[in-house]
Amino acid sequence: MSMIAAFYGGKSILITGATGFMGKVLMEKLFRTSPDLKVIYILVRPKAGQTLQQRVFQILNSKLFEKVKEVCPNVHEKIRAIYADLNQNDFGISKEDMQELLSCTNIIFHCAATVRFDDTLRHAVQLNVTATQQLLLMASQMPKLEAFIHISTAFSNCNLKHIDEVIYPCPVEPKKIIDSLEWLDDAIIDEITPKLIGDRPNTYTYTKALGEMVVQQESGNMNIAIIRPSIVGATWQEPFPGWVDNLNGPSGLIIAAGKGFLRAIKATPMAVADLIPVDTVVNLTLAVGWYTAVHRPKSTLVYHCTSGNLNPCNWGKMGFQVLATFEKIPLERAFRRPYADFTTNNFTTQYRNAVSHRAPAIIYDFYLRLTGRKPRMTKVMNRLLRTVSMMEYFINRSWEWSTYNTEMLMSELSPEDQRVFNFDVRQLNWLEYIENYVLGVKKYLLKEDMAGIPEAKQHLKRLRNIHYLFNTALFLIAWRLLIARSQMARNVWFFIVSFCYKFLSYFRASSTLKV
Ligand SMILES: CCCCCCCCCCCCCCCCCCCCCCCCCCCCCC(=O)SCCNC(=O)CCNC(=O)[C@H](O)C(C)(C)COP(=O)(O)OP(=O)(O)OC[C@H]1O[C@@H](n2cnc3c(N)ncnc32)[C@H](O)[C@@H]1OP(=O)(O)O
Ligand SMILES: NC(=O)C1=CN([C@@H]2O[C@H](COP(=O)(O)OP(=O)(O)OC[C@H]3O[C@@H](n4cnc5c(N)ncnc54)[C@H](OP(=O)(O)O)[C@@H]3O)[C@@H](O)[C@H]2O)C=CC1
Repeated sequence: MSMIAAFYGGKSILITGATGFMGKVLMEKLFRTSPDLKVIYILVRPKAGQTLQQRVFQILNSKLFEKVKEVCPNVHEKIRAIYADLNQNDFGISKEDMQELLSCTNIIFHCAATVRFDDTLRHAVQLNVTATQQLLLMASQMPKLEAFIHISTAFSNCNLKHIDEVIYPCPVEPKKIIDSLEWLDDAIIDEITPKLIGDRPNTYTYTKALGEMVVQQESGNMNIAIIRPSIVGATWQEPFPGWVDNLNGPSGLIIAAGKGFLRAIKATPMAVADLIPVDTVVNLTLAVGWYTAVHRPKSTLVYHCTSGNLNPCNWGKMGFQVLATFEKIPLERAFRRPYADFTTNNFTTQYRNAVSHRAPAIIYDFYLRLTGRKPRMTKVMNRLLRTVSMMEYFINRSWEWSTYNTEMLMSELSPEDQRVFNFDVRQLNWLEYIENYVLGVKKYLLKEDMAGIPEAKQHLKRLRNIHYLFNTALFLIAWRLLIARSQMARNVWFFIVSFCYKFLSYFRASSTLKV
């Protein structure tokens, strides 16, 4: 019997960010392994015209939850969506709901965050720092609370090369930042943002680091732990391989590559690609929840959920495997044939962007205009290149994360728990994982039917023929223009033509003789 699964039985669990990528997988695993848990409270806001109930209904009726419905048929009754907007004071939670949360919650998993790289400092601080502070304040008033698990990121200290499982201080105190953002206007905040974030690449990594400091400062006598996952990817094994439902991290770029939009990238092929499957992160999170509540470590422990030091793989190998999978299982209606060119040089990157990305987009838009349609490809391409430029920081460096706490926890688990809550990335086969990831992107994210693969392959053949035709036409036009202007080019051209003619005549004469 799994001790971790038994621990969550009968518990009231509060999850923030439950509608997000990680939150959904966390809920799924909890319901599947501990169907006798009492209730999961989720803090949700209405979104995209959907009420809270509609959002919950959509999640529970998705493919991800198919197994849960078999194990826990009354899952609808065990999930309680509470209106909350983490941008508001007290999260906008009603008095009655707040009372229930304060008096009943046993475990908190704080997953909500803004993960955008381009967020304003004000918004990123509000969600990743102030909301964390408020949640800790709420937690400190919960008499039945056993553990508070905060999800951070392995990149919160990406300005360092070697990162230990400790909370590093930031030069400016989070409280000072929170206070000053209250009275500074947006223009001034934008001006001071680069100075504040310093050698970090964006507001996301900076505010996640501030969030960790807040956790340390406000922990009081609560049992708190911090989990730092690296780049979270599709599921490895559970509930089935390859599940993914958003474009964050590599997923968006995998699509862009498969559709033939992205054919070159400024990436260091030998740099470690520290990807970690979302189910591995969730298994570690649940094990940490159990350990923190039961063993009550004296200080706030940080757990790195990374793959680089135990089972490293590099971007070159991953990119190659992505392309190899697209050979077998292509995406539908690709713009161009998938192709990968890694460059590490700025000039080559600019050149490849112009030739491989912008020029085809402009030509396609011209074709759309000619056929009376609205041009759109240049806009799509510009957005994609902007996204890629924001990822460049992470795909051109390698980091070392120590994993002493994570390994210590693994050794504390019973063999059964090590199996049910497996977070040992040494067992992961990257090539198999990437293939399933690409397949998952096609099936669950793009919702493409596998029956369409022969047609997608046909389409790629047509694209290859168009490519050859286009290149031949381009060559002939360029050559014709050159011939018109240069005697030397004309001489070379006549030499080649007469050579070919003589060769063909000789070939025809000799084959006639044989007959
Ligand atoms: C697994 C193997 C990888 C191999 C890659 C395959 C390529 C193979 C061959 C290609 C050739 C070149 C080889 C390349 C090989 C290396 C490439 C590796 C790529 C891996 C990069 C991973 C780096 C991640 C680093 C993460 C570190 C920190 C981890 C964390 O802690 S947090 C999670 C990470 N957070 C994010 O990823 C958020 C990023 N997103 C944003 O910040 C924003 O969305 C934005 C990108 C700034 C865009 O903002 P906008 O305001 O413009 O608009 P919006 O968000 O509404 O979206 C606009 C349109 O863009 C689409 N879109 C959104 N995100 C992405 C995305 N990540 N990739 C592509 N497209 C994206 C969105 O859908 C919108 O589309 P529209 O509706 O059509 O307009
Ligand atoms: N994905 C990754 O690669 C990595 C993620 N992490 C961390 O893991 C955690 C989860 O990330 P992930 O699941 O990928 O992120 P998602 O963007 O998928 O989910 C974010 C969640 O936060 C919620 N949220 C955002 N703003 C608010 C708000 N104002 N009020 C209420 N809820 C809000 C979202 O709700 P809604 O659905 O309403 O928008 C959503 O449920 C984050 O803390 C992130 O920093 C760490 C490392 C890597």
